[in-house]
Amino acid sequence: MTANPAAPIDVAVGILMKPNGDVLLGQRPEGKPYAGYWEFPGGKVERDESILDALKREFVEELGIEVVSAEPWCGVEHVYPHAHVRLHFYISRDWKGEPQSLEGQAFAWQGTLGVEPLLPATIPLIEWLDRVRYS
Ligand SMILES: Nc1nc2c([nH]c(=O)n2[C@H]2C[C@H](O)[C@@H](COP(=O)(O)OP(=O)(O)OP(=O)(O)O)O2)c(=O)[nH]1
Repeated sequence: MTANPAAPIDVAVGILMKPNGDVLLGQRPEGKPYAGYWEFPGGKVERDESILDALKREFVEELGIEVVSAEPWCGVEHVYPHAHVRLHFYISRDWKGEPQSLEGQAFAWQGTLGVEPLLPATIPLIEWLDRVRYS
């Protein structure tokens, strides 16, 4: 077995949660690895940027939403053929604006998850999330 020499890439991921437990998912656009797969909105953290700042920037860029506050929830590390990612998941219940498809992506509010496929590293999160959102 050989070690993966690629340094992990930090990714900020946000779970917008409505009071009824619904969460927002987006579909990865054409041209990206895993196009058509569903994910929680977010993206790579840039150099000299905090994870929370990256999260806020991605939500403005992708969905036109201002995340007012968000709490760190959990971290997942995953090695894909295209990248080794370190995902930092945040939950936000406080944001301003309605999601707009600024990058042409589909998105959907989901209670019981009805969209698929999900990105492989995100699948285990769904079960963990159910414990949080319906508690
Ligand atoms: N946003 C998001 N990314 C996820 C999730 N699960 C998961 O494995 N990822 C992975 C897929 C990608 O390898 C990486 C996110 O990178 P990305 O390419 O979408 O980021 P970006 O929007 O900054 O992209 P770009 O500027 O390079 O086009 O994290 C998830 O639930 N949400």
